Amino acid sequence: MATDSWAQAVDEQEAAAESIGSLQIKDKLEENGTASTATTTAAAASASTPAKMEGGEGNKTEEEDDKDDKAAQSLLNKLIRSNLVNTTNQVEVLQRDPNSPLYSVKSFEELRLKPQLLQGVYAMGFNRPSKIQENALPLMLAEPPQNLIAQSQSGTGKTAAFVLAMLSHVDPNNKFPQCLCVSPTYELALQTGKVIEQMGKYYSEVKLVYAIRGNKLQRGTQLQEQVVIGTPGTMLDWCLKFKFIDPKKIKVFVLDEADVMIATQGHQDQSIRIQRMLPKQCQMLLFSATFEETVWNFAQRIVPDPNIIKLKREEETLDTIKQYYVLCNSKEEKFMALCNIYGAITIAQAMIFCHTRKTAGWLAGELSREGHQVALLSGEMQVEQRAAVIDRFREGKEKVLVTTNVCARGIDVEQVSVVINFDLPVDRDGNPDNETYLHRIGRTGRFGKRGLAINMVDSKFSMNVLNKIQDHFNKNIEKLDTDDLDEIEKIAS
Ligand SMILES: Nc1ncnc2c1ncn2[C@@H]1O[C@H](COP(=O)(O)OP(=O)(O)OP(=O)(O)O)[C@@H](O)[C@H]1O
Repeated sequence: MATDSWAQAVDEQEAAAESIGSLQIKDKLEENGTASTATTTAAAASASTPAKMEGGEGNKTEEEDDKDDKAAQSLLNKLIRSNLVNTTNQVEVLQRDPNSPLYSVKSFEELRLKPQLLQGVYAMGFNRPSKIQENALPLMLAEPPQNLIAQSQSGTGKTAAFVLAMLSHVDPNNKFPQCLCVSPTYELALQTGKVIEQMGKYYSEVKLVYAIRGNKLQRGTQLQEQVVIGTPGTMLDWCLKFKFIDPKKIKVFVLDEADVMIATQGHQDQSIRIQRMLPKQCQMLLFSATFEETVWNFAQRIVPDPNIIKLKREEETLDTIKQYYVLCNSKEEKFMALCNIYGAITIAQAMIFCHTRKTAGWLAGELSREGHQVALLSGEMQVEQRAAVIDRFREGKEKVLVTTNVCARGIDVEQVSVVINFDLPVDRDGNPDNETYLHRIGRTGRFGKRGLAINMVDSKFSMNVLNKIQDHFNKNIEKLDTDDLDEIEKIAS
């Protein structure tokens, strides 16, 4: 067992997943008839995903849920996403050597990939590199290897890019680990492992092993797999304590989801300790969806002399969104107002945000009693259940999605026509949460269409929050009288 405090967090998290992990590994062993590793060949069927990361349940408080949030959201986004995120923003490349020519590719052929890998790429349905891949892939595949720090929002093709780089650098004739990939959680490691398996489907000489808590190896094992994916605790143990991996032979080190990684106390120390064991010439690659200062500081410690690629997030704007507020005195009145709005205008799909799970649950119940097809996204749900709810909503099976902020912050749900803040977004100190407001409202009115946002105000306090939001965005939010049907009809025109 690892001894540091950070490792405890991973231990706890992985211990929860252990029973499922062992089962899964056992299945795999029975399937493959192999010795004691959860190895998969690139051609093997991919591992099933355990449903163990929870937004919170039992005696967990909502604030505690928030801590698991980043990893859960990242996983959720991966589960619900089947395509690249559309972005028109430009890529910014800062080269270590500004005099060397800047390469970018518009096709996978230009990269001169091994035929087995090209076949894997096309089998995954990729026709051409994504924006970030255009620039990152030539850099990552260059000789001599170059270090890279890359930032772009979730869903822009980072995982596929570094998986391709790892598989390209592996020498299948060498039966020992050559690429290490560190992910913040057990579940995220499994997701990335799946991508490695898919992309390496036609490259069966390359083998993958999961360095995750549930995978117990015999002492003295020398790994033969070329690619190792895992969480930092187990990865460090396998390198340092058990010596299953010889870190001196590693050619590529990938640190995925750096922003999620540093959210867990101590994860970064562990990653740095792994990195220190690697040879100087090892290629260091670090990926992150965001680049706040803490991530940046961490990235610079892990990746010496980096090239840097950034893809800015699409700016969210309130310009095409009509915003209103409704004055009420209680949650029951807010519900009545909501019914009036539904009675007056046709709403294709709406997302309704509540402050607590309790309110969300109550509102979902009331709305379905009124005959609405309602989906509820709640903190008690496991991530896989949440993904299923979002999938159904996106398919239009339900027309209303009621949710709390904890569940929906950062989630890429496709366009909805109306967003309703049943409760206004505030942070833990009760101050207006402008960023969340923008993100919620940004769900509507995308791609140039006009969207509608309605805020429910039920106290002096929430009126004050609304005023501050108006001031912040310098945008007037008009009052709407929901007892006047004509007036409501007008807002939809
Ligand atoms: N070149 C491509 N063409 C088409 N689809 C792609 C391409 N690259 C990746 N994808 C698909 O787009 C989705 C997002 O890609 P990927 O998971 O690599 O993004 P990401 O930036 O790593 O996201 P996250 O930060 O959430 O992990 C996946 O479903 C992936 O299969």
